Amino acid sequence: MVSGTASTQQPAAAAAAAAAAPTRAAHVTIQVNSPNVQYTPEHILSNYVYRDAQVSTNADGSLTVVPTEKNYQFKVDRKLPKLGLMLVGWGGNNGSTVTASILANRKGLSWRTKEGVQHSNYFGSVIQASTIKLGTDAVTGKDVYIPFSSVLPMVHPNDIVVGGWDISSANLAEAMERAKVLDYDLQRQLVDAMKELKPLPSIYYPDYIAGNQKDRADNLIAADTKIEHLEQIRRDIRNFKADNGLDRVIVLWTANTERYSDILPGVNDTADNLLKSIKLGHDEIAPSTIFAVASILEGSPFVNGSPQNTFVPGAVELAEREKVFIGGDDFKSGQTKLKSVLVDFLVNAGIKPLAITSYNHLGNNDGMNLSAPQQFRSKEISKSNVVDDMVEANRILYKDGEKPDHIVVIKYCPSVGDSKRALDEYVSEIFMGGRSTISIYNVCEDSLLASPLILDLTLLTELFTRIQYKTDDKDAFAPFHPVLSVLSYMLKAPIVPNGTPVVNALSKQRSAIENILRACIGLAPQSDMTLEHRCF
Ligand SMILES: NC(=O)c1ccc[n+]([C@@H]2O[C@H](COP(=O)([O-])OP(=O)(O)OC[C@H]3O[C@@H](n4cnc5c(N)ncnc54)[C@H](O)[C@@H]3O)[C@@H](O)[C@H]2O)c1
Ligand SMILES: O=P([O-])([O-])O[C@@H]1[C@@H](O)[C@H](O)[C@@H](O)[C@H](O)[C@@H]1O
Repeated sequence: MVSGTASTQQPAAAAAAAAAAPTRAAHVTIQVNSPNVQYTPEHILSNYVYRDAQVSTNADGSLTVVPTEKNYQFKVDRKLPKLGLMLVGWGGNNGSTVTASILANRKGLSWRTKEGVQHSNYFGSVIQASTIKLGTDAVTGKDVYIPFSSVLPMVHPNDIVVGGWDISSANLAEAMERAKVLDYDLQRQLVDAMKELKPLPSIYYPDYIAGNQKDRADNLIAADTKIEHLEQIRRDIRNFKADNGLDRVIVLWTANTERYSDILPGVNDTADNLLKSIKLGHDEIAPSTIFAVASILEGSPFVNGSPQNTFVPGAVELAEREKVFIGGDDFKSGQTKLKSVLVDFLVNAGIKPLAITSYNHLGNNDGMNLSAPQQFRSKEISKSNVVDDMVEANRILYKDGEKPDHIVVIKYCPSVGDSKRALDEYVSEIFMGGRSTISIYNVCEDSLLASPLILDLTLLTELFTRIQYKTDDKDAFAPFHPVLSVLSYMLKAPIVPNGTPVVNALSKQRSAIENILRACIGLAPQSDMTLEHRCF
């Protein structure tokens, strides 16, 4: 164990026991037999033709379309790193639940509930519990599906070493109990391992989160200035990496939702101004931005699972300058995830949503923090913008600037705990002036929705640190843009490289991940044309 922030790395004896009963999704080894794909001991190399179409508008309003082709080479490093994940807000409902799930899966734990015996799994993780179509069977012609995690070499969540920070001193067993998410018979089996895990002291700027969080803040870095906070967090990251023998550390914010930061010229509008403002201790620098800057300066990717604007322009510029991945914002876990499917279906079916009313109540600490106006406002923004791309793509249904009414309500109701109750109503205009009303009632432990997303965000970010591309106009291979928009499937308000489009439609977001991974092994995008079943 590592003192201070004990990680989930196990003592030898427990490791031996765990190895006896590992639980891992079935892994399939695939080898693409193509002149466009080369396997070396170190890399997978592929040549890929990226096909698109360029559209020009003519004077008479007609459109001319020219198919385009661009040659890409992809290079994937096959060597898996020893991966560490440092969670900010480690003692929260999400942090304690995702940590417990890794320990439970690693040990192959089962537990009893009134429904019978439950077994550890990673359901809800696209990478660990979903499949992709690889092709059709050479003999039977049937579709062949493989685990998403088998397309490219990927770290297994069981192998992630978890640590992190919290303003609360509760150890992870106390945090797990406080969260009231996991069944008692499972918690009982994890207490001994979890109680050894203690969050590192963190930073607490009362102005940024709800006043009702004050009593939690008993585990703070013993320093007063923001520059000292930054340097301590940087040391924490270095120490965690060294003490656990890690090759890579990813930092992920799953702490409370903060209020938005004002974007102030000369303060946080450029990387140099942001670094200077931290040195000067400027008030308008959020804890999440301090963590983001510390991660970037340590070369550790930083992912924001909450809705606040952690990535002020100066933080984005710093990530671009340091070529370190950043991703965010706000896990897309339940009500909003469903919205990004339902609106996509309705609009693409030529049905016009007129009003979307999203109400939910929940009783966990997140809900209590969100009961404060400024913190709710951060969440309202991230939950409200999720339909914009789908609406703007259909000018038959919506005139320029026209949008459906969209109401977001969140209420705090302590007695329901982590079990969020979401009620949604979609009123749409249909054929010949008709109306359709879809009402949905959705109940689920919010943390059981978010925890697998934390794993997917971590595993995909790590994978993309091992992927480089080269085009004909480049002399050398290069990494993807530091603003890692490919993470958007897991996020309500995806950050994207400046000037590029935001895509919220869930089907498009998943296709983007799947087809980029397919391109890395020289396979064409999944088109679903299935001409082999139509033209014969
Ligand atoms: N389904 C979901 O659970 C879901 C979905 C989307 C977004 N989120 C967001 O994820 C975040 C975490 O959700 P949760 O349910 O785990 O909340 P939580 O309140 O249970 O956990 C947050 C933790 O962060 C800690 N914390 C607060 N400020 C901190 C700081 N500056 N440094 C370190 N720790 C700090 C708190 O002590 C707490 O333990 C919230 O912002 C929430 O809005 C959650
Ligand atoms: O389910 P979803 O809309 O994706 O997201 C959730 C909200 O519905 C909930 O109100 C909030 O407390 C959670 O933090 C999360 O943001």
